[in-house]
Amino acid sequence: MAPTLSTVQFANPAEVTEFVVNKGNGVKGLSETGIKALPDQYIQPFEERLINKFVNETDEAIPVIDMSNPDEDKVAEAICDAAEKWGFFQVINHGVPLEVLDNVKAATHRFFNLPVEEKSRFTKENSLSTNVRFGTSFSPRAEKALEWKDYLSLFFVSDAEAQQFWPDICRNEALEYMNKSKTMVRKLLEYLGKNLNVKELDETKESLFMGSIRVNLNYYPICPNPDLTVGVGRHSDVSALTILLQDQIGGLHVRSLSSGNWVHVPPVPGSFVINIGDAMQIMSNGRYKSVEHRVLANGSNNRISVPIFVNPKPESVIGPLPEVTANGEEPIYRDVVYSDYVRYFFKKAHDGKKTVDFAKI
Ligand SMILES: COc1cc(/C=C/C(=O)SCCNC(=O)CCNC(=O)[C@H](O)C(C)(C)COP(=O)(O)OP(=O)(O)OC[C@H]2O[C@@H](n3cnc4c(N)ncnc43)[C@H](O)[C@@H]2OP(=O)(O)O)ccc1O
Ligand SMILES: O=C(O)CCC(=O)C(=O)O
Ligand SMILES: [Fe+2]
Repeated sequence: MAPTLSTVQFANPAEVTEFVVNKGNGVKGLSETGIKALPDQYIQPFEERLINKFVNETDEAIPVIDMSNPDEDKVAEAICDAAEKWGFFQVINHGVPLEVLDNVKAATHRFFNLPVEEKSRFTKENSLSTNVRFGTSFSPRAEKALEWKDYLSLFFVSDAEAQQFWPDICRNEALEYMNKSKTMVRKLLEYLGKNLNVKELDETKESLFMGSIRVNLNYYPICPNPDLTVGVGRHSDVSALTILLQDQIGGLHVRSLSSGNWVHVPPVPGSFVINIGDAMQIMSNGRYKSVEHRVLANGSNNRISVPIFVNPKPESVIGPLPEVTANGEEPIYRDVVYSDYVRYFFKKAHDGKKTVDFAKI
């Protein structure tokens, strides 16, 4: 059981950090103490909180694409068009069984409902594998203001590794979710590749586009002053492609490339939210866009989401694809080792689209 208000008192911000970050209670534990005011270290700078000013003032919406007939040309066209103009879209009738999605959502709730002693077995300090990490916020040691989110991050190496090290309570559901999504992921990458003159998803291209996979389980508990903080700050993903399952609560916002407005991504039952990541932006030489997005904190509901980050292999060298520059197009990115890129992303706080500067020429 989480400690309650009567048993937990915080004399100063350092005690909050100790409780949330170091003791592994997370913001879920903090929320469940019944805390009435947002601790100071979660208060975001004013400009990061101005989201409502630019939300819902337009009719803009990210495309929702029906994949019932995935071999129709118009499906491929809609996907590539959305990847260029929005960097984000939702897919419905994608072929991943709804039961698999329900199971991984239930498993996410089961994991975060574990007692702190159980979840803490998977913190960076305690985890028996570097590929399994339970944490809070994004990069607490680098952040001036913390984010109102806990997560479990599962980097897939092999079935045997997952059997040994992933938490029992969600392992099979997370693996099933990852495996059953692969056909859809391959289809999406085939479309995106063809439009870049990549003829087929052969072994080399598969390794570049989907050579490593990370599944995160995200938990955003009820927040006492949601207007003062964020669930996740402005960032783009460092993946090639992210596929995200969200529950019915809402709160994800995407920056429109055409207007600069923040546009809400409404939950569509049974759908996936798909977004282009930095690695794909780099490999497409900027044709496909990895777009800033953020998550609002919520004052009345707990929320979960389950992204699958589809990435190059850590040791891959990524840069504009030869198929893209063959026609004489100037590369705007240099070649970088993917794990160097990801390490750079993780060592700083969320900062919008700045990570991609690491690879700019
Ligand atoms: C968590 O909230 C997030 C996450 C995101 C993620 C968006 C993505 O697109 S994730 C996809 C990233 N790609 C991959 O994971 C594939 C390639 N992986 C690698 O190359 C390596 O595994 C590595 C990520 C580079 C880590 O390598 P290594 O140097 O061996 O490992 P560490 O020393 O443990 O990590 C370095 C540094 O990064 C921090 N970190 C590592 N993994 C995570 C993680 N899963 N979540 C959060 N932070 C992580 C770690 O804390 C280390 O820093 P220290 O200061 O602790 O030393 C988007 C938005 C979010 O809010
Ligand atoms: O929870 C969400 O809706 C988005 C989370 C996200 O952007 C991420 O984990 O990279
Ligand atoms: Fe993201």
